Amino acid sequence: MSKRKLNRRQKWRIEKIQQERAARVSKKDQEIDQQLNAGDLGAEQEGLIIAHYGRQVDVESLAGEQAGKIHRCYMRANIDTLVTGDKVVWRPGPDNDGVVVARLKRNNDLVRPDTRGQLKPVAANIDYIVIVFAPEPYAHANLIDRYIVAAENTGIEPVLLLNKTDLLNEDNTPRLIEMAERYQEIGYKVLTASTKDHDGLDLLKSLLDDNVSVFVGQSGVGKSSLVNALMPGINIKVGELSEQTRKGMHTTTTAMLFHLSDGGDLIDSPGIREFGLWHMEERDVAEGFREFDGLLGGCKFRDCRHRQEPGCALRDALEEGQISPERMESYHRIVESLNEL
Ligand SMILES: Nc1nc2c(ncn2[C@@H]2O[C@H](COP(=O)(O)OP(=O)(O)OP(=O)(O)O)[C@@H](O)[C@H]2O)c(=O)[nH]1
Ligand SMILES: [Zn+2]
Repeated sequence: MSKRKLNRRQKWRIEKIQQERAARVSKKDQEIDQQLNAGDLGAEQEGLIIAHYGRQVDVESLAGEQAGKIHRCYMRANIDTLVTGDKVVWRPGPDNDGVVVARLKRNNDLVRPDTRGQLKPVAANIDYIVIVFAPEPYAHANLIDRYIVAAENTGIEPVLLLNKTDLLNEDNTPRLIEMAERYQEIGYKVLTASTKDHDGLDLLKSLLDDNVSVFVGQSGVGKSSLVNALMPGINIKVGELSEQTRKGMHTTTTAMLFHLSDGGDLIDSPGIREFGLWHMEERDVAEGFREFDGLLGGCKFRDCRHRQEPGCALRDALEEGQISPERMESYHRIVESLNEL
């Protein structure tokens, strides 16, 4: 058969398709290529997002000669939002720059509402949400339960950390020990620490080692002090983050991933520290109480509020001692607070 000859119409169609393709290479990608001198880009490799700045991200090389080096990278236009903790495929550029070409699958993410109330991820691939509480400021069990519920809803394991153990005394100890034991009975790990007299830091370090964690908890429980103790030299100013947050200046400050001196990573930002204190749905609250597992749906009435209703599976469990009165009370208080928001 003779060589296929394109008629004018076919030629025109092919040209049109090519033009469309070219147009699809977005303006943004062209800009990136110009900026990076695309010919100089290195081979694709895996990296870790350690910070996010508007249109750019800091990517740390995970393997090869470059392992541990940080490149300020652009993102290809077709990439979904990237957050700190994301694993990506990227190509290094010549000047500690580069371009992210794909995002790898996330194990989980931590979300918070944006200004329009829509939930947006702020960090990804986290192993532990460490809920910090202390003798001072006063540790409200209800607030701790709220953090736990929020953590349970992300699928990330919450761990409780009683900090400032140097402040334990005859008055506050019995209550805090009782609280700690209650959480242990439900199945949560409870650690203790003091940055003042270096209590418990080794156990904490071994938990954090090889994992990615975040610290949450009310202002003043000692999160910055813990970060400083775990990363000598980093010097997050104690009390500084909250002060900036109060002024409303830095609430959107990027989440940063830090490598701890003795292993493991920590992701920290003012936004992450406020984790769990925003609106949630009533059903999410019930599902956030681990000891309710297997009981929800067992009530006589489908719309049971678990108060005075007959045949309530949760109230039966409460009477049999499977659910503690404090946690039941906490559940109701959190549900009531939802209507106040
Ligand atoms: N006694 C005692 N005080 C501590 C300890 N750790 C921190 N503090 C003090 O508690 C106060 C609050 O500590 P921060 O580390 O700023 O608390 P934070 O949780 O980071 O607070 P935000 O930045 O507001 O979230 C400071 O005055 C610290 O010196 C501790 O182990 N023992
Ligand atoms: Zn019920």
